[in-house]
Amino acid sequence: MSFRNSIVFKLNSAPKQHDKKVQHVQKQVRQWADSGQENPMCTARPGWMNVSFRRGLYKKKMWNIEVNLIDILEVNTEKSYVRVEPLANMGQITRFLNPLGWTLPVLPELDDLTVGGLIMGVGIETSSHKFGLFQNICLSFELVVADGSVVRCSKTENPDLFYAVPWSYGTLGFLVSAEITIIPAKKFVKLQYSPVYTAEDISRKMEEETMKKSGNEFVEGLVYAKDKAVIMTANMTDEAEPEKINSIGYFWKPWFFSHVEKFLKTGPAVEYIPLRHYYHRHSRSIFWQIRDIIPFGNHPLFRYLFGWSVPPKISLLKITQGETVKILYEKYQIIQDMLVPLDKLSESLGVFHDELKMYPLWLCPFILHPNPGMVHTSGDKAEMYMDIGAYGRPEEPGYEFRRTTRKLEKYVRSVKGFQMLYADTFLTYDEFHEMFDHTLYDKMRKKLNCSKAFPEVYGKVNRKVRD
Ligand SMILES: NC(=O)C1=CN([C@@H]2O[C@H](COP(=O)(O)OP(=O)(O)OC[C@H]3O[C@@H](n4cnc5c(N)ncnc54)[C@H](OP(=O)(O)O)[C@@H]3O)[C@@H](O)[C@H]2O)C=CC1
Ligand SMILES: CC(C)=CCC[C@@H](C)[C@H]1CC[C@H]2C3=C(CC[C@]12C)[C@@]1(C)CC[C@H](O)C[C@@H]1CC3
Repeated sequence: MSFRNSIVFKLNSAPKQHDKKVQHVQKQVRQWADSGQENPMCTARPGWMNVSFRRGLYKKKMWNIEVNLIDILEVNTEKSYVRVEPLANMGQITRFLNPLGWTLPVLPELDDLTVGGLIMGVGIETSSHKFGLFQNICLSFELVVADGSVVRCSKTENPDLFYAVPWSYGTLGFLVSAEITIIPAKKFVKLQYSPVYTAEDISRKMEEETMKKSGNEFVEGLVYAKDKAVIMTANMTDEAEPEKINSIGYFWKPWFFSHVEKFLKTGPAVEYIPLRHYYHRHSRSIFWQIRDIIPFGNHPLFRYLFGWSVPPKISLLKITQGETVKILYEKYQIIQDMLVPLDKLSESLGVFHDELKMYPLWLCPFILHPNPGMVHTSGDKAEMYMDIGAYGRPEEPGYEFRRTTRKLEKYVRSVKGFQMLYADTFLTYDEFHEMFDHTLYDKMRKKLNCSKAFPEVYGKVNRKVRD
């Protein structure tokens, strides 16, 4: 099944009864148009139509909707993959695929994250303990390389390039398309919130749920204090108990991390979350960063009146932050994701507590494979790792941006962990090479003559070199 680049719907025209899919998309599009929310997949232009009614003639508003599918090149349900352009973002993909009954096995949670950024950098989500990182669900890439030619790579075709691409941050070529595995989607996730109240229980429960033989489809932890966390496990389902359905994604709903914190007081609970609402649960509050941007944003009055305007576009915040905001962010904030072996979780949480005293922390387990490339296990077996995400204002009095980041980096290296490179890194050239295996990357840089066209990855991501 493949799609044209765009479909134009006239929403007041009678839906074609035979085409359930078109009807479904029509219904969704009508809801988006009526909600007045921005939708990157479609442009809605209001028009007026004369309608004759018993009392006379009146004009009825109708929508001409153009659904833009330009970033999604092909959906192949027989072979279970979707072929996309790198600018397709997660919000577009779920909006498009989920109503068709399909989804990506790993769906990073912020709407604006792009396929290109997640492949060239790294992508992770709460299903990563099962499916691995975003790169692990990719089947092939097409790149424009240094000599201007287009090269396709997969596990069987140019495999060296295929394995060298993730974590290369655009320094081997420009990604122009990717084929990504899709799996069947269900309507809801059944989400179990389990509060825990001791430091030992946080790591014990996280490890237990991650490694469970019966298998949770999604596992996530939000740590609210040294000894308090809510561990969330979830599975997709088509059946839901109606009184337990919670559509957390609506703009008037409380921020997700605040909603979850409530369960520390009320105890364990189960909710059914519509699938797309679950995927993008951290989008509206940008995890918890929105607290520092709009401190009163979770007040019900603000949510009901202005919630629709949140979140501001991250890309807009990035380009509009002036030098002063940047300096203030550096002085008072830390944004880091550190990937550590699962069996070091308890120790790592202790280190994060000593260095930052900052909560919530995000916990997201993932399976790391021994395949070639920049990031892999040290042995020949897959190993379970944990992403510890720290986004916010540390309260540790001794916190100092550079010194503390260096300490965390040192600890992470000591446990054979990795630092996500979208964040500031202060690793020296040697430390960087110790953390990230450059064997295949260097080979591909040489083979593809990259040095004349692209900087080295260290130069591109490292703070000291960039400044
Ligand atoms: N849950 C998760 O996994 C989350 C992940 N992130 C991080 O955010 C990043 C994704 O954000 P996003 O805004 O989408 O990406 P960015 O635009 O920040 O791009 C990330 C990197 O990928 C490179 N890149 C992007 N597209 C291409 C392409 N088509 N060809 C070659 N290189 C490319 C960029 O190069 P250049 O700078 O030259 O454009 C940049 O180095 C990821 O790296 C990820 O680690 C953030 C939040 C959540
Ligand atoms: C889940 C994973 C792996 C990472 C999540 C990281 C995000 C929380 C951050 C990635 C880029 C960050 C930026 C900001 C907030 C936190 C992130 C979205 C800002 C919007 C904060 C306000 C500044 O003025 C601009 C920042 C841009 C980057």
